[in-house]
Amino acid sequence: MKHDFPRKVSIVEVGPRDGLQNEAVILSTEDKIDLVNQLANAGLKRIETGSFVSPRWVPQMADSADVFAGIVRHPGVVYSALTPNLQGLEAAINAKADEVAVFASASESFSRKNINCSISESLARFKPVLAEAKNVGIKVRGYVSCVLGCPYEGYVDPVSVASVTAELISMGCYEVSLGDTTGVGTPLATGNLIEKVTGVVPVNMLAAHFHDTYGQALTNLVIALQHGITTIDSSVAGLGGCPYANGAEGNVATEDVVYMLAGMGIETGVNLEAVIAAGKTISQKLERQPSSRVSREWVSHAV
Ligand SMILES: CC(C)(COP(=O)([O-])OP(=O)([O-])OC[C@H]1O[C@@H](n2cnc3c(N)ncnc32)[C@H](O)[C@@H]1OP(=O)([O-])[O-])[C@@H](O)C(=O)NCCC(=O)NCCSC(=O)C[C@@](C)(O)CC(=O)[O-]
Repeated sequence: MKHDFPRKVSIVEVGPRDGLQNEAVILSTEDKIDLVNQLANAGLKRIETGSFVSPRWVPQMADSADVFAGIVRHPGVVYSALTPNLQGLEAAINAKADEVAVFASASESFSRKNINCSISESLARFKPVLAEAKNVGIKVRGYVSCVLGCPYEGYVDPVSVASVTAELISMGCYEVSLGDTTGVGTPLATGNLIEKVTGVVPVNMLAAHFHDTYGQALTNLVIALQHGITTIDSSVAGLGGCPYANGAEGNVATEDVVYMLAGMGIETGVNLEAVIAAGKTISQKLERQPSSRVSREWVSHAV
């Protein structure tokens, strides 16, 4: 394990996709566009803008093409989308997504609940997606869900996570994001997981995607940073959850990650006050408080 921290971290903002996909109230397309624009204005350089999945499975993402069509594209910002199959990739290409992501699981039960097929079927389904994406020059990210536990199976063997991760990289994903889908991970388990995965995949091809259900996400991120991971997924206002994982609360909040990293002297290029403002706007539309503690305290200091 490395003990020194990186000087820079790249944040992948997943709020407009992972953050919103589980919301029962369907937000207007304009509100989603406004959110993406505010996040880009806050300095976020990688924004997961939508998802080209079945609208029957995830109704909130049904207007992703319109969201892509309506955003103001900032130079240097990568606007990405989830694509579970070729149909999704085609839609993402039409929407001019800069990057796409395929998503697998380390747990068989979650794979079936989430994308209606086994892990090996999902990997076989991703092969033509990767081939076509390469053909048209679009980079593909991979996700592995349930890396520290599964809502249906409980314990997940880190060896399975390492194996699915290695498979995604060998198929052509340039990066794999390790998803603690239900936020059950704790620091030692996180360290052990990353050690297993980095036994088969270079650490600079990994990202940490931690949900904060049990309040462990920031601590686990410090462990990930110590192990050399420099790409962190987070969601503005701590929005989030997976419709096919009961108990998957919000992702770690972007505001909290930016605050923590700034305090550690690690550069992100993100303006904390601007991201807090974006979080407050979207939370107001969803009629709730941001789950970000930094955002809540920032408000009380300002009053
Ligand atoms: C994968 C499928 C499509 C399989 O679903 P299926 O029912 O097995 O698929 P199918 O091929 O039999 O098609 C059924 C219908 O879906 C349509 N369809 C098929 N593909 C598409 C598409 N791309 N876009 C739009 N429509 C599509 C297709 O056209 C057809 O329509 P019909 O003829 O019945 O009207 C479905 O299970 C699905 O969409 N699942 C998505 C689930 C999802 O989005 N989950 C959340 C994201 S994963 C996550 O959040 C975890 C992550 C990434 O954040 C990391 C972490 O935290 O762990």
